[in-house]
Amino acid sequence: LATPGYEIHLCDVAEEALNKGFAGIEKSLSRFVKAKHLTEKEAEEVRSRITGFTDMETALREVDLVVEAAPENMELKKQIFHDLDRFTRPDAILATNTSELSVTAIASATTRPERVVGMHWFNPPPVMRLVEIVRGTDTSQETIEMIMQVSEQAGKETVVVKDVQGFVTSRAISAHMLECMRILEEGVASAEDIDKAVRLGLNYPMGPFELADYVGLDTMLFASDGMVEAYGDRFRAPQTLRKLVEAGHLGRKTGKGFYDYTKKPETVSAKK
Ligand SMILES: CCCCCCC[C@H](O)CC(=O)SCCNC(=O)CCNC(=O)[C@H](O)C(C)(C)COP(=O)([O-])OP(=O)([O-])OC[C@H]1O[C@@H](n2cnc3c(N)ncnc32)[C@H](O)[C@@H]1OP(=O)([O-])[O-]
Ligand SMILES: NC(=O)c1ccc[n+]([C@@H]2O[C@H](COP(=O)([O-])OP(=O)(O)OC[C@H]3O[C@@H](n4cnc5c(N)ncnc54)[C@H](O)[C@@H]3O)[C@@H](O)[C@H]2O)c1
Repeated sequence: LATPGYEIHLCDVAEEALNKGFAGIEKSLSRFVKAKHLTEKEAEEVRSRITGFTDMETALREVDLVVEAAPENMELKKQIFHDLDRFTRPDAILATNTSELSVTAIASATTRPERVVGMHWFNPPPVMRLVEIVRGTDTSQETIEMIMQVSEQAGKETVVVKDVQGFVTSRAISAHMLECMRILEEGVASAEDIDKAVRLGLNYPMGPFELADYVGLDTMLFASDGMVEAYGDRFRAPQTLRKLVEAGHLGRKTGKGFYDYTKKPETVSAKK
């Protein structure tokens, strides 16, 4: 959102987490410069529009739009939205990047449910073309249109969907990824070969295990647990996923998940 010209307040709980966020932004900007999508001067202007904060109250003063992207946990999101409601101007729009939780339930923690909306981005957000906009029970049409406009300014296409658990995209991708984990557990093929089969045979840009490590296994597990509540066993997380999370192997962000990223890059994925 800094690229099309918005002034961004990036807020996280601690300096270390904030620095990780800035490092991610830096990596993306340098890829855009290398690919000549941005000049070095434009990248510098983007950087200058992003200010980091660890104090939420200060960060939120005078903002028009908040996009919350904290871990996928309803109690945490409700607590954050309660604070967003207290610290922002009454006319500010409060969006959540939740992958599958009820936007309506998150909105219930505020006094302005008509200004609460799902703004679901995809990883990597600077590249992926969609923003899935989720209309909660009380979300106003004005709020939906504001999010459509902002998304389009960021070069994204949009779809507006109903507030059901998992919306469109998380239901669809979970069904695929969880089934591939069951295929692995049945010993039908290795993770490398399932990834290769899905990439080359089905033409997905990433295989399910590469993608799971990229998304983050904790986020996947939170999402699948949430969807079990709504849809039952078809979204139940296979033990393989649960054990990796219990062991703290969360994918790329911790260096290990279905693959080991501490090894030489060519042994990390089946990508050829
Ligand atoms: C069980 C419950 C599960 C629920 C899960 C929840 C999920 C969640 O809510 C939603 C999701 O995100 S779902 C997940 C949704 N996500 C997916 O499904 C992702 C699937 N994967 C993909 O679409 C592709 O593999 C990528 C686009 C990641 C890389 O593309 P590739 O062709 O394999 O490799 P390439 O050639 O290296 O890169 C191509 C171009 O992209 C550029 N670039 C890359 N990263 C960048 C960054 N961070 N910044 C800037 N730029 C970046 C790169 O520079 C290059 O630009 P150029 O101008 O052409 O030189
Ligand atoms: N990972 C993905 O590919 C992806 C894609 C789309 C949507 N999402 C959604 O985005 C959200 C974040 O997912 P993630 O995978 O990036 O999680 P993550 O755990 O990797 O990152 C969460 C961030 O939130 C910060 N945080 C924790 N508590 C906070 C608080 N109280 N206030 C502010 N920040 C806080 C953490 O320090 C961390 O930087 C989830 O709702 C997830 O479902 C994730």
